Amino acid sequence: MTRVAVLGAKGRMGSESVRAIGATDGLEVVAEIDQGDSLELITSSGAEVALDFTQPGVALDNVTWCVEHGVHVVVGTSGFDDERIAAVRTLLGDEPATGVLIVPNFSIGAILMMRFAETAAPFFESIEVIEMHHPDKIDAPSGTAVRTAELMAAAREAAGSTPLPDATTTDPDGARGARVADIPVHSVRARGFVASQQVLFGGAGEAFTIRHDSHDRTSFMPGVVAAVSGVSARPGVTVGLDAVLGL
Ligand SMILES: NC(=O)C1=CN([C@@H]2O[C@H](COP(=O)(O)OP(=O)(O)OC[C@H]3O[C@@H](n4cnc5c(N)ncnc54)[C@H](OP(=O)(O)O)[C@@H]3O)[C@@H](O)[C@H]2O)C=CC1
Ligand SMILES: O=C(O)C1=N[C@H](C(=O)O)C[C@H](O)C1
Repeated sequence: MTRVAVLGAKGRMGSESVRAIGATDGLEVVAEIDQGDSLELITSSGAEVALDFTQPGVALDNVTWCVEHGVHVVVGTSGFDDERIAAVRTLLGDEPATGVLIVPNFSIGAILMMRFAETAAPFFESIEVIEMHHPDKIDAPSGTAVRTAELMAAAREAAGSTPLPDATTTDPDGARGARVADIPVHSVRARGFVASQQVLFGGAGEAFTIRHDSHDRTSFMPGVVAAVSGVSARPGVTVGLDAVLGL
C-alpha cells in the first residue's frame, strides 16, 4: 500500500484526486493538507508520496520540504519553470534517493497533443497556440501551453527551422499574444471551459490544427494515479508523464 498526502486537498484538482486515489487498490490517502495546515502532517501520517495541487507561488516550498524529509513528490501545480526545476535538482544532489515528478498535464489526450505538436513543429512555417481555461484559473499562460511551446521550439531548433514569419510592427495591446520560446501563445479565460488547447500550424497553402479538450477533471485522474504509483521508482527530477506511461 502506498501512503499518499494530497496538498491542496480541498481544491478542484485536490478533491478529485483524493477521490480517485482513495478508489485505487494499492493507494491510500493518509493526509489531506490545505492552506494553514502544517506540512508536518505529511511525515506524521507516514506518507511516502506527496501530490501537490496548490498554487504556483508555494509549490517549490512544498517540494523543498518533501525532498528534505525524503518524501517523493508529484507536482501537478502549474508554473514549475526551469529555475524551480534547477533548484530542485541542486537540492537532490548527484545521487538522488527521492523522486520528483513534474507533470504539466495529466490527461492522456493532452500528453499526446504535446507529442504530436512537437513532431509537427519543424514541418510548418507558422505556429500559434491558443489555450482556453475556466475563469477561476489564476495563472496565464497555462503550464501546458508553456510546455507545448518549449517542446516545439526545441524540435525546431534541432531541425534548424527558420524563425516564425510575422510582419506585425505595432501591437500595443498584445493582440499577437505572449511569446513563449518565441511562439505566440493566446490565453482565453471563459466560463464553460475546463482546459482546452489548440495548436495551429500554417504552411504554404495549408493549415493544420491539433486540438485537445478536457471537459471534466476526471480526464486527469488516470494520469494522477499513474504518477503517484510510479514516482518512487524514479529518483531525481522527471518532467512530464511520458516516461511513466511508456510513451
Ligand atoms: N497538471 C495538471 O494536469 C493540472 C494542473 N492543474 C494545476 O493545479 C493547480 C491547482 O489547480 P486547482 O485545483 O484548479 O486550484 P484550486 O484553487 O481549486 O485549488 C488549490 C488548493 O490549494 C490550496 N492551497 C493554496 N495554498 C496552499 C498551501 N500553501 N498549502 C496547501 N494548500 C494550499 C487552496 O486553498 P485556498 O482555496 O484556501 O487558497 C486550494 O484548496 C493549478 O496550478 C493548476 O494550474 C490543474 C488541473 C490539471
Ligand atoms: O488550472 C487548470 O485548470 C489547469 N492547469 C494546468 C495548466 O496550467 O496547464 C493543466 C490543465 O490545463 C488544467
